[in-house]
Amino acid sequence: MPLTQPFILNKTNSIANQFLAELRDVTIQQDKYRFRKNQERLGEILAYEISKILNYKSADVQTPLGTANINLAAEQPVVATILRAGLPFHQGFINFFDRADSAFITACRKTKKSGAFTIQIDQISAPNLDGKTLIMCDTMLATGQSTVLVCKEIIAQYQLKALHIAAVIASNEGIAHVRANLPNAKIWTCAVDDEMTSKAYIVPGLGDAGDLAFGEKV
Ligand SMILES: O=P(O)(O)OC[C@H]1O[C@H](OP(=O)(O)OP(=O)(O)O)[C@H](O)[C@@H]1O
Ligand SMILES: O=c1cc[nH]c(=O)[nH]1
Repeated sequence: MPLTQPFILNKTNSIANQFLAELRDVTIQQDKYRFRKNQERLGEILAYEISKILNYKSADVQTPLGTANINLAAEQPVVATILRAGLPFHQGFINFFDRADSAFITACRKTKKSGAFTIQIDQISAPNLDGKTLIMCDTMLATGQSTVLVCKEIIAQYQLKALHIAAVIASNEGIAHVRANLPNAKIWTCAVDDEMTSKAYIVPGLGDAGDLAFGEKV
């Protein structure tokens, strides 16, 4: 598969801009339900966009009055996410890919005194991914280290058919890291931000996605 440009949702104006604005808004994001719901909505929208490039096959559907011919997806992707921040975004994907299996990965940043961090993968709970199209969705693609490490681990275990990486907000650095390390992956995001803090948080970003969705981690 050739290296393609990322799909960036907010390059085109749509109602999705409203969901993204609310996610970023420091006041509105205090409403945890709305914060999760807006991620879910954006997951649904990106799922719809990704669905356009899957393979389809013709099928007949019997209505009460006749037969309708319609193209239906010839395969179901597997939708994966990294716990815990990615859960609401993942929910949006499986709302639309409602026949798809899911995979869940437990991974976290292990920060040293110097501020440098490594990613620790604790568990990958996945169905057999051989021959599957995998959508790895996670709210933030910051350094890209979590996504790349997790995907490399999965690729070492399974022969994927295709790999899609989806994020609500991606940094330029994260996109570059994915493109350098997973050249066959297609990237889908709602927005791209230029900067990061010294602790590798995206600026302007939205803050700590996991804490805002589920409460502060101790
Ligand atoms: O691109 P990276 O630099 O690897 O960072 C991205 C990771 O950060 C977020 O999780 P977070 O650290 O907020 O953890 P949480 O899910 O435990 O809250 C996000 O969901 C990614 O997994
Ligand atoms: O900006 C960021 C980066 C990593 N994790 C977050 O929750 N936010």
